[in-house]
This record gives sequence, C-alpha cells and structure tokens, in this order.
Amino acid sequence: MADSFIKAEGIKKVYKRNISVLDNINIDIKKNTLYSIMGESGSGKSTLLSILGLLDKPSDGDLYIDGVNSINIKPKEINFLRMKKIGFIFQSFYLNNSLTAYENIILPMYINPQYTYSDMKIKSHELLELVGLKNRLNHYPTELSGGEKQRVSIARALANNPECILADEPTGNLDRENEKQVFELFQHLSSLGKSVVVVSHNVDIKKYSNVCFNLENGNLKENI
Ligand SMILES: Nc1ncnc2c1ncn2[C@@H]1O[C@H](COP(=O)(O)OP(=O)(O)OP(=O)(O)O)[C@@H](O)[C@H]1O
Repeated sequence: MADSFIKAEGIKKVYKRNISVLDNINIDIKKNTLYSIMGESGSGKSTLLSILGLLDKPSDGDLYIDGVNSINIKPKEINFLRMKKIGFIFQSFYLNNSLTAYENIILPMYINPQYTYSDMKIKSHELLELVGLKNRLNHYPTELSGGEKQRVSIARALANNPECILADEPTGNLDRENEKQVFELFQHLSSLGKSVVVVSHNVDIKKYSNVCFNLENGNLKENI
C-alpha cells in the first residue's frame, strides 16, 4: 500500500452568505497515485483543490499534510509547507511573460534555502528535459504553444521537488494531442512516486487515473 500524503477528514467549506460548497470531504491521497476529480461546474472542485493545497482554509475538518495537521499551524509555516511539498498547475499557466522558460522554472527555487545557484541551474535543465522542452529553454512564453506553456508550468511546479502536484483544469486551453501529452506526463510523475490530483472536465483523464472521484452535493464519490 502506498504511503499517505494528504489526509482530509470531515472537510466543510461554507462561503459568505451561507453558501455551503463542501459538506463532508474525506480523502486519503497517497504517493505514487494519480487521482482525478470530476463534477459539474460550481460543484466545488477548485475550492477543494485550494483547501488540499493550503491556499484556503476549510470551515471545519482536519487536513493532514505528510502527517502534520495543518489546521492550527501558523501562516508562515503553512507557506513553508506549501512551498516545500506542493506544486500547483492551473488552466491559464500563469507564466511570467518577461522571463524565458528556463527563468520561469528557476524563479521559485530562489526561495528554497536548500539550493545553491549551481543546483538551481542543474535542476532547471533536468526539469526542462523531463517535460521535453530542452530545446526551448531560452524561449519566452509568447514564443511557445499552449501545450509547451503548460509543460513549462508543470516543470515550474516541480522546481522545489514537491511530493504532491495539484492541477486545476490543466488541459482546459489545450487541443487533444497536448491534452494527451499532459496527462501522460502526470502519469509519469505519479510513477516516480508523486501524489497527483487532477481536477478536470475531460473524461479522458479517467483512463490515466488510478482513482477517480466525482464531487456531488459537497461529497466525493469514488467511481469504480
Ligand atoms: N470566494 C467565494 N465566495 C463565495 N462563493 C464562492 C467563492 N468562491 C467560489 N464560490 C462559490 O462556490 C461554488 C464552487 O465554486 P468552485 O470554483 O469551487 O467550483 P468548480 O467545481 O471548480 O467550478 P468550475 O468547474 O466551473 O470551475 C460556486 O457556486 C461559487 O460561486
């Protein structure tokens, strides 16, 4: 059995004006595993991913990251935990257009005290190779295709060697061929030991996932 990395117990989220989005989320996210979360628009998928990734707090429940209950720890420690252990990927890439692919990837490494400059350079090159973009390192985002931009953002998410990757609708702006490449890359990352959680409207993600969930009425239901 793979190790647990994120464990959510009884997570609820109620937004202002009494909008209840998550009712009772229980999920055990293990290493070496690719999870998909599907569900209707507005069902709370992004809200759940933000909570699992420590970008937002639940209204109730416990959230353990690598055995640490994140609910009562200080904001500074939350930021450190997130930086060290979690990588995010979004539909709109959020690359810095004034930096090259290589510079976008090296940027998050500057806040990691474990890396020397030489480590950062080596790591950035390795990550560009992993995502198949060694020949694009000096290209700016405006000089890359949508699929290439998303692969740069995946490499950037891996910059600090996180144990978990959370991707919110990562192929929403991509064509089918690029979609396939991105899903295959996620599968490869999970085979390297990462926990990968993908929120998607695209049913094709099921083929690549080890565990598939639907978010309905604030609860996760596993598709078997
Ligand atoms: N900051 C907020 N304040 C109040 N309500 C919010 C807030 N953020 C999201 N919501 C509401 O929570 C619900 C869930 O939103 P969320 O973005 O998590 O859904 P989703 O499943 O990711 O949707 P989509 O598939 O359309 O991206 C929506 O009804 C939304 O209006």
